[in-house]
Amino acid sequence: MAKKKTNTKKTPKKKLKLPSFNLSSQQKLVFGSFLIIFGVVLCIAFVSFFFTGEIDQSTLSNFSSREVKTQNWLRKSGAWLSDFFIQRGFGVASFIFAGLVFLSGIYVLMNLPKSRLRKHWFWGTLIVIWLSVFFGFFSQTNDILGGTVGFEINSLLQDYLGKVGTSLLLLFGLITYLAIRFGVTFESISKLFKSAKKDIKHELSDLKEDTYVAVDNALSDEAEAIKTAFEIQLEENKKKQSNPAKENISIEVDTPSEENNDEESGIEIKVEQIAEELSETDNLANKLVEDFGQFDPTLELGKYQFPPLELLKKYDTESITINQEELEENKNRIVETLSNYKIGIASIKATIGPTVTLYEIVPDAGIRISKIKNLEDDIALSLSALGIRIIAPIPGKGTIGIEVPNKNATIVSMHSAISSKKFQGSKMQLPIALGKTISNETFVVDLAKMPHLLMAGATGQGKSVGLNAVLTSLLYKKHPAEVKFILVDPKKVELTLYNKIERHYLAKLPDSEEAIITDNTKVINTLNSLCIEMDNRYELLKNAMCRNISEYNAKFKARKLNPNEGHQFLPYIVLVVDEFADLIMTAGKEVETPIARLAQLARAIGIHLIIATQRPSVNVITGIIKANFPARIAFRVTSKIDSRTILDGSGADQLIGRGDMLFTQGNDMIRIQCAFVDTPEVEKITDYIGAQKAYPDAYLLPEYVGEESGTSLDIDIEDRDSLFKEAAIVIVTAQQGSASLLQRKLKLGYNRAGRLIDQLEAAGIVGPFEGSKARQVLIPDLTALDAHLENE
Ligand SMILES: Nc1ncnc2c1ncn2[C@@H]1O[C@H](COP(=O)(O)OP(=O)(O)OP(=O)(O)O)[C@@H](O)[C@H]1O
Repeated sequence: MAKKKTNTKKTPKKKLKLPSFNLSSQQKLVFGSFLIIFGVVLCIAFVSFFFTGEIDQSTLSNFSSREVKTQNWLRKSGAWLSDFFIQRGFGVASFIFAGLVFLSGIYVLMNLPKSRLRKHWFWGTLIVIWLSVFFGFFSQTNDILGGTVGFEINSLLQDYLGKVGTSLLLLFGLITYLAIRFGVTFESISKLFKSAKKDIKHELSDLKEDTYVAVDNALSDEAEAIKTAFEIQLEENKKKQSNPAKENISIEVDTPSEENNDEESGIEIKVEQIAEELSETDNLANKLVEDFGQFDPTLELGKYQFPPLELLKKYDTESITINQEELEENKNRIVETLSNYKIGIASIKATIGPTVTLYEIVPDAGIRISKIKNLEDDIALSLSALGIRIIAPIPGKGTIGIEVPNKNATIVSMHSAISSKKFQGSKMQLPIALGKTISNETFVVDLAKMPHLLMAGATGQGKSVGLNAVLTSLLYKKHPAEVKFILVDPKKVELTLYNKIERHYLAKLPDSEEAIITDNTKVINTLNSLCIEMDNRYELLKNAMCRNISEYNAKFKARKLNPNEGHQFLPYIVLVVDEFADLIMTAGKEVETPIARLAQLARAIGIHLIIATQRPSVNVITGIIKANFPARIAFRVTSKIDSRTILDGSGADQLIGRGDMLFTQGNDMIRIQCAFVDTPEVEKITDYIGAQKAYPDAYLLPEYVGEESGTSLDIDIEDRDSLFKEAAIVIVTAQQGSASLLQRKLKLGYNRAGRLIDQLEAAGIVGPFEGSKARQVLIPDLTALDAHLENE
C-alpha cells in the first residue's frame, strides 16, 4: 500500500492488477474452435441416440471390448456421451448443453464479454433442470425424455408433494423464470388477456353476422394474437434489457377501437421509468465492476483481523451505584445555600454520571439567572467540593445545572466505550469513542466532521489517556488501508508503543528511519510534506471532479477513476502532535504556518490534525491556530485564563482531573468522562496488530526538500543583483514566480536565479515558498512594478 511519492508531481503509478483469465489470440482460436466442434459432436451424438440408443444400450457395459460394435453415428464415444447426458442425465434437455458448449466456443473465438456467457450458462442450466423435471413428470419409467435426474427429482417431489403439488411447483418455477429472465409482469399478462378478449369478442360478433366462418379459424386467430402480443412484450423487454440508455419517457396511448365498450374506452397513460443515460466511462466502469466487483482497498491485507474486545480491561467499579445519602446531603446543602442568598427553588432533579452528578434546579419565578451564576464560588464553598460547575441556564432547557463531583468516581473503561452499540453501529468516517456523558451515554464523535481537534490540560489530568482513547477508537474501527497516523511525540515516551504498527498504520517521510517523530526539524519537514500531499490530493480530486475524499474514494471503488492516471485509493491521514507547546516554542512560525495551512484546507481531502498541549497560553495557541480548530477538548487546567484560551470560557479550571473533560465543537460545552485506556492495554493492541502481516513499508509521504539555507529575506536594496530589475520584469510579465524561468530567460545558474527570487520576495514582488507550486506573483503588471520600485 505504501507508495513512494515525490513533490515533482505524479509519477506513473503501477497498473492495477486485476485477476483475469487471459488467453493469447492463438489460444483463443484453438480453445474456441475446440468448444464449437465439441458442441457439434454432442449434438450429433444426441440425435443419433434417438435412433440407435436402444440397440447400443447393451454394448455400454462392454465398452472396452473392441469386438462389440456400436451403432451410434459417433460410435462408442457418441454412445457413451449420449448415455451419460441423456439417459443418466437430463433427458432431451441435454441438447441445451450442446448448444451452450457451442455458444461458449463462439464467445471465446470472438472475444465477447464473459459476464454475458456466464449468464447464458446460469439460465441455460436452470432451463435444463426445469425441462428435465417437466418431462420426468409425464414418464412412468426412467426414460430418455426426462433422464435419470428428471425421474429421480420427480419421484422425490411426488413423494412429498403429490402430483398436484409437483405440477404447481413446476408452474411456479416457470413463472419465476419468465418474470426474472424476461421481465414479464402482471400488467403485461393482463394486457395480453385483454387483447385476446377483444379479439374473441370481435370474432363472436363476426360469427353472428357471418355464421359460415369456421370456429376453428377464429380460435387459431386468437392463438395467433396471444402469440404476437406475447412476442411483442418479450421483444420490448429484451430491448429494455439490452439498451436501457435508450429508454425515455414515453406516453402509451391505446387508440380506441370501433366497438369500444365502457371498460375499454378509457385512454390509458403509462409513464415509464427514465433510466439515467450512461456516459462512456460509466459503461466501462460498470463493466469492470461487473467483471471484477468493486475495488477493495483492504484486499492487500485481506486477512487482517481487527483487535478483539478482550484485549481491553473491564473494571469492577464500572457500574454506577446510587448513593441515596450523598444525593440527599447534596440536595439539602444546595437548597440551604441558595436560600441563604434568598433564592427559592421550585424543583430539583439529579442525573448521576460516572464522575459527577448534575442537579437541575428550577428556581422560583422572578429569580435572575445571573444572580445564581455570580454565587458560583459561594455555592462551591458551602458544598465544600472541588469541581462544582454551574451552568446557568442549561442550553435548551429553562433550568440551572449544578454539577457536583461524586464521592466515589467510577471508571469509564475503553472496553465499555468500544463495545457500546453507538460506537459499533456508527457509520461515521472516523468515529471516536471519547467516553461517557453525564447521563451515562457513550459519546461518539466523528473526527472527519470536527475536522481538527485541539486538546489541552495541565499535566497529569488525562491528556495522554485521551490521545490513546482517540487512537484506540480508530484502530478498532478502521482497516490499515483506510487510515494512517503521523505521530509527533517530542516527549519521546507517550506514543512509542505505536512503533509496532508502523507498517500497518503509520505514515512517514521517505528517508526517515523512525516513523514516530521526536525531533523538531523533522516535524517541520513532515508538515511541509503533508502540505505537498494535500496539494497532490487536491489535484487528484480536481481531476476526478470530486468535492471531497469520500466522494473520490467511492468513485475509485466503483472503478470510475483510472489508476494509470495517478488515481489511487486515499486513506485518511491523522496527524497527532503530543506537546505542541514545545514545538511552537522552538520552531515558531515554521510550524505555525504549515499547521495553519493544513487546518484551513485539509478537511476535504482527509487530513485531520489533533494537537495536544500542556500549556494552553496564548503564545502557544495563537489566534490563527484557534480560528482553525473549532473542536476542542479541555482537561483540567490550573487557571481561568487557561480555560478561556482553550474554550473561550471558564469551566476547565473547575474540572476534577483524571479524565474529566469538557468538549466543544463551537457551540455547546459537553462534560464527558474520558474513557480510560491504560498503557498495557495499548501495548496488547499494538502487539496484536503488529504480529499480523503488514505492508512492506509505512505509508510514504511525498519527499520534501527544505529551502536552501542561508536565505535571509532582509536583503538591502544596495546589495541587489545587477539583474534584479530584469528579473522582476521577466517574473511580472510571465506572472509566474519560479527560479527556473529566470534561469532560462536570463541564462543564469541555479544559485543566482535562486538568490534573485529571494531578493524579489524581500522586495514584495513574489510571495513565499509554497512547496511544489510556483510562487505567487504579487504585482499584476509592469506599470504596477515601476510604481512599486519607485516607492521603495
Ligand atoms: N479517563 C481516565 N479515567 C481514570 N483515570 C484517568 C483517566 N485519565 C487519566 N487518568 C489518571 O491520570 C493519570 C495521568 O493521566 P495522563 O498520563 O493521561 O496525564 P497527562 O495529562 O498526559 O500528563 P502529562 O502531560 O504529564 O503526560 C493516569 O495515569 C491515570 O491514573
